[in-house]
Amino acid sequence: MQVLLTHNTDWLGKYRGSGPVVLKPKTTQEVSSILKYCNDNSIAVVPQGGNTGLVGGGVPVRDEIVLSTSLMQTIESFDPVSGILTCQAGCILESLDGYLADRGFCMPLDLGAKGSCQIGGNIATNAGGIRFVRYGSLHGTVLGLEVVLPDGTVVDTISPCRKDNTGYDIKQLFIGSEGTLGVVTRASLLTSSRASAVNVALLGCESYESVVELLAQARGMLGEVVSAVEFLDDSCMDVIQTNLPGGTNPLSANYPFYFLVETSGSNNDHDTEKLNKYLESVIESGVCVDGTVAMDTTQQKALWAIREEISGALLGDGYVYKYDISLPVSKMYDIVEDMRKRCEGLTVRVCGYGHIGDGNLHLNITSKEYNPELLAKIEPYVYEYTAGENGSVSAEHGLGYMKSKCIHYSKSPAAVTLMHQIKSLFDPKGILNPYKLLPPNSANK
Ligand SMILES: O=C(O)CC[C@@H](O)C(=O)O
Ligand SMILES: [Zn+2]
Repeated sequence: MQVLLTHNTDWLGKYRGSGPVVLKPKTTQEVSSILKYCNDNSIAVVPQGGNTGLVGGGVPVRDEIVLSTSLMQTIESFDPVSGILTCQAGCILESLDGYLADRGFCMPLDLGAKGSCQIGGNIATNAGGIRFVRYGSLHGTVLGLEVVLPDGTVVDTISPCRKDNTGYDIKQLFIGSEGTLGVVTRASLLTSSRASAVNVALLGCESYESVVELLAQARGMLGEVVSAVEFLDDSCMDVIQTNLPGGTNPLSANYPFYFLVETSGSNNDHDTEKLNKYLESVIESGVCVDGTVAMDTTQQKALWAIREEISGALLGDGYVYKYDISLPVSKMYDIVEDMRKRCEGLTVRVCGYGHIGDGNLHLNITSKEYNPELLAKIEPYVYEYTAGENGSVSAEHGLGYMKSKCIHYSKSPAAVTLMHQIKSLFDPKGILNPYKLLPPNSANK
């Protein structure tokens, strides 16, 4: 029973279905047989990877069966000349990166949940993460996919080649489709040479304007060696210090904002010189008021942990309302300040952090327990605000169940209609991951 409960409940403990069965196929053929049977018998199916999603996309809403890819963990091939890796969907992201590290390469994707998320789930949600700023989205680094359609048909676009301009690029439709069009069973990805020189610095600053300036100067002065740029506010540092056992601020004092910059390259002297010049410049101009540079990989991991563990540490406050939005970088923090005023007296904290290099804000609001009055203050306001800035209501986490009715804030009616048509074409009986990504299809009926 515990196994069923685990597969029916999302990582946040916010969404819980009552799927009566969890199936764990090992091969594409088994996935195909399962889907064909379910399609023939109109049984709804939720594809599930590592179940680390944040929008309730990977767990049943009602009694859908769970199709877990967790036993599909074979790394099939790696070409050290082209850097192309081919593997099954259930491979854990961190294991793939470890496999590549032994061969001098790295995954083009890295995120806090790397220890349990699976590459098939990453692809299905088009996960972003901290290396997006360097390697771009999975739409560029996934070279081929093998996908099983709801009727059991296997569509194989796996290729050992980087370039392929033959016809419609079908695989793109499955990247970010959140398991609503087909089940990803295998993938080939373009990996990158692993950097031999990595530097990580955490800087403190007095204002959000300074954070934006630190980003602009990092782009200008560090250029091609920048591999990650992240930010967090004082409330995030506080949650690390308060809720995380042993969580400390490595700087000499607390500041309103923190900026984390990582460089990765192949020549340590070159990168260090660039980083030092950058640090001198931002300290001299007063944009940065304090900072620390990690001296070894242990210290680098400790600096990264501050950023990566915010999400988990926030759970210690009680209930978390999560928003993952794209906004113009210079105005990105306004909504955090706005929400603080709007929700005054109802929250434990309102904090902002995220992938500043990608214009992606994680606005997280916490309260001791779930409070509908607070939720009504946040939604739909936060979505309307984002739409008003032409932003995206889901920058990297997907729409899942949480935002399945919110797509119109970021996509036009014509685009949504087309999406419904694509869904009907691939999944005419609607058995795959129902209630997710798209709102009910009334417009086309
Ligand atoms: O929990 C969140 O809101 C963000 C999680 C993740 O995307 C991150 O960047 O840490
Ligand atoms: Zn993120």
